[in-house]
Amino acid sequence: MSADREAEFARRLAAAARQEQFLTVMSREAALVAFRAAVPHAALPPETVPLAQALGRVLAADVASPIDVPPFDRALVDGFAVRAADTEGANAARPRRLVLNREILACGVAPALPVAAGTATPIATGGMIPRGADAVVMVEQTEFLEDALAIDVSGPVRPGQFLGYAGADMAFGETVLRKGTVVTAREIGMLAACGLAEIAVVRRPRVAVLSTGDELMAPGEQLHPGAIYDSNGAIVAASVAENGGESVALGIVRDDEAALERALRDALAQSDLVVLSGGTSKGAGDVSHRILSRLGEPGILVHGVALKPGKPLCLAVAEGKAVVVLPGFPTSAMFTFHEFVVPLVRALAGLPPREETAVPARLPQRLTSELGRTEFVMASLAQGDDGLVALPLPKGSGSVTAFSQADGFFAVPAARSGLEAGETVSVVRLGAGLRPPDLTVIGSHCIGLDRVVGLLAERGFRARTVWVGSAGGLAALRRGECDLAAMHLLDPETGRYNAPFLEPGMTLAPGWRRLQGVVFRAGDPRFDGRSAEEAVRTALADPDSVMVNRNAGSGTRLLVDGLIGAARPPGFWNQPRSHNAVAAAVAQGRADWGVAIASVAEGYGLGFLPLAQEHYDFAYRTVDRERPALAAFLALLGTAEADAALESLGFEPGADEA
Ligand SMILES: Nc1nc2c(c(=O)[nH]1)N[C@H]1C(S)=C(S)[C@@H](COP(=O)(O)OP(=O)(O)OC[C@H]3O[C@@H](n4cnc5c(N)ncnc54)[C@H](O)[C@@H]3O)O[C@H]1N2
Ligand code: MOO
Repeated sequence: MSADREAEFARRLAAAARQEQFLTVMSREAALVAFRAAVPHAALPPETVPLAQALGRVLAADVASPIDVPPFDRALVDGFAVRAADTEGANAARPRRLVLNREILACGVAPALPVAAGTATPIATGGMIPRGADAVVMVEQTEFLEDALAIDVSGPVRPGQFLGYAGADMAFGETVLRKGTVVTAREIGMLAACGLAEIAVVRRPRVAVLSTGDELMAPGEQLHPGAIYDSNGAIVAASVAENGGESVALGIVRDDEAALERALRDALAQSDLVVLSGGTSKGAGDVSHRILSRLGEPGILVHGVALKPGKPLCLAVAEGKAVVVLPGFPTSAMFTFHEFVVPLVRALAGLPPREETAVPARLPQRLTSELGRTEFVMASLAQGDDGLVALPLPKGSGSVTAFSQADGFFAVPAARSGLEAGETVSVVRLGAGLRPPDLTVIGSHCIGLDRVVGLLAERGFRARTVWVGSAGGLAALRRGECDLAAMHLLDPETGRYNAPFLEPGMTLAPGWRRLQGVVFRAGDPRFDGRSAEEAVRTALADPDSVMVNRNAGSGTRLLVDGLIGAARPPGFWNQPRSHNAVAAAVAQGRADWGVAIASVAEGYGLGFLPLAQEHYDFAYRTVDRERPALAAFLALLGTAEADAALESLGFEPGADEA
C-alpha cells in the first residue's frame, strides 16, 4: 500500500469508528414528532391546469357547479311537448287531438313558440322544453294526422312525465367535488359537464431522488465485480409518483464528500424535498452527516431511530425543506420511506393519509427480535385451518424482495425480545386488493416449479410460492398453511428422497429429478475430463484448491460429505444455502469447486461432473386432493406440456423407475 492509500485507509477506519457517536437513537414516535414539528406537513399552493392534464391530480379546493346541469328542462324521449291537462281522460277509443305548433325542437334548438292549450310541439330526446309545456308524450303513444297537422294522444300524460329538469344532475352552486379528491376519469366527466376547461389542483411536490454508493450502477449497465444495481432510486421515485409527487431522478452519486455536497445543494435548489439513500451508517455516513449540518438551519433533527429495519435513518431540514437520508439496505430504505416520507409527500400533495388496513393473523413459529428496537417483520399471509397465518419472510433488510413481495408487516414491540408461536399479530397490508391465491406452495425453490406454476396460471389458477426451504415447507404443510410443500430431503439411512419425511395424512406427488454434480470453472485441468469422485480427490490433494460447501441438513451437503469424507479442505466452512450461491462462488473465483444442480451450472457457464439425481417432489394433505387448484396442479404434473417444459430446463420429470 502506498503511503497515501494507507493514510486514506486509516482515515476511513477512524471515520467509521466515530460513526456510532453520531447515532443518537430516538424512538420512532419521537422521531415522527420532531420531523412533523420542523417540516410543514401541508398541501403546497395550487396551480391551474387544463382539464386534459388534470387526471391523477388532487383538487386544491371544493368545486361548485357554475351552471345548472342540464342547463334547461329537456325531453327524455322522442315525442311531443304538451300540457298534461290537455290529455286528461284520453284513451284508445277516445283520443285527444292536439294541433301541432310549426316548429320542431331538435337538440340544440331554442324554442320560439309556446305550447298553448290544445297544441303540441314535436321534440327530440334532449330537446329544450318550450314555454307552456309541462310534459312529453312518447311518439309511440300518438297517431300523426298528416292532413290536419295534428296528433291524436291515446292515453293521459302525467305532469312532468319524460321531462328532465334544469339542475337535476348538478345544481348551480352545488358543491360537486371536494378538495383533496384525486381526479379520475369520472371527475373529469363532471368537470367537463360543468363547463370547466381548467381546474385548480395542488402543485405536485417535486422530490429529488439520489442514491449514493461506489458499488451502485444504473439498471441497463453491465455489472462489474462487487457492483450491484441501484434499486432504491427506482423504487423511491416510483413510490413518490404513487403518492402524488413528481420525482426528480438525480441518479447515483459517488461516496465523495465534495460530489455529494454539490449533488445535495443542486437537489435542494430544484425540489421541495430531497431523498437520498445509502451511506448513513458507515464511514461515508459521517460525510453525509457533515454535509447535512452545513446545508442550512436547523440541520439534522434525527439520526438513528430505534427501529428495525431502518435504524440509521437520518432526517434533516434545510431552507425549510426536508432532506431525508434512507438506509442503503433496500427493505430498510423502503420501510423508512413508507413510515416517514410517504406521509410528508402525501400531505404536500394534498392527499389524505394513506389508508391502512390491518388484519389479525396467527404467528406459526417463535420469532426472536432485538430488545430495545421496534422490529417490523415483513410477512406473507396464508390461509390456515383457523384463519390467517403470518409467515415471516426469511430474507433480511438487505433484500429487495422482503419489502416488495410482502403482503404486509407486523410489529414486535421494543420491550419484547420476541413473539411466541401461536400469538396473534396485526398485519398492516402493503398494496391493496390482493386476491388470496388459489394455491399456496411453500418450501424449496426450483426454476422448474416456476414453469409449472406458469402453466397452472394459464389454466386459471393463481399460485403463491414462498421459499423457506424443504423442512420449512413440510412444517407449514403440517400446520395447514399451504396446499403443497415443495421438497428435496434425502434420508441418509434409507438413501430415499422425501417419502420417509411424510407424516400420516400426507401424500407425495412425484415431481422431477434434478441432476447434481461437481461444478468447476470450465477448463480447470484439476476437474476437466475426470469423474466427479476422481476430480474431487485431485482437488483435495491440491492445497491451493478451495471448495464451497452447503448448509448442514441439505440433501446436497450429504453428497458433499460423501465426496470428502473426514477431510476439511479450505472453504469447508463456507456453507451457503442455495445452488446459485455455490455456482456464483465458483464462477467468481472465490472457490474452485462445489456441488450444485446441472441447470444452475449451465446458467453460470460452469463445467459439470454428474454425481446423483436429486428428487424434487410435492407433499400435500390427502384430504385436500380434490380441491380444485390442487387437483389442477396434480393433473398438470406428467402432462406432455409440463414434461416438455421441465426437460427443456434439464430436469427429468416423473417418479424414479426404481
Ligand atoms: N457496524 C455496523 N454496520 C452496520 C450497522 C451498524 O449499526 N453497525 N447498521 C446496519 C443497518 S441496521 C443498516 S440498515 C445498514 C445501512 O447502511 P447504510 O445506510 O450506511 O447503507 P450502505 O452502507 O450504503 O448500504 C448498505 C447496503 O445497501 C446496499 N445499497 C445501498 N444503496 C443501494 C441502492 N440504491 N440500491 C440497492 N442497494 C443499495 C449496499 O450495497 C449495501 O449492501 O448498515 C448496516 N451495517
Ligand atoms: O436498521 Mo437496519 O435497517 O436493521 O437493517
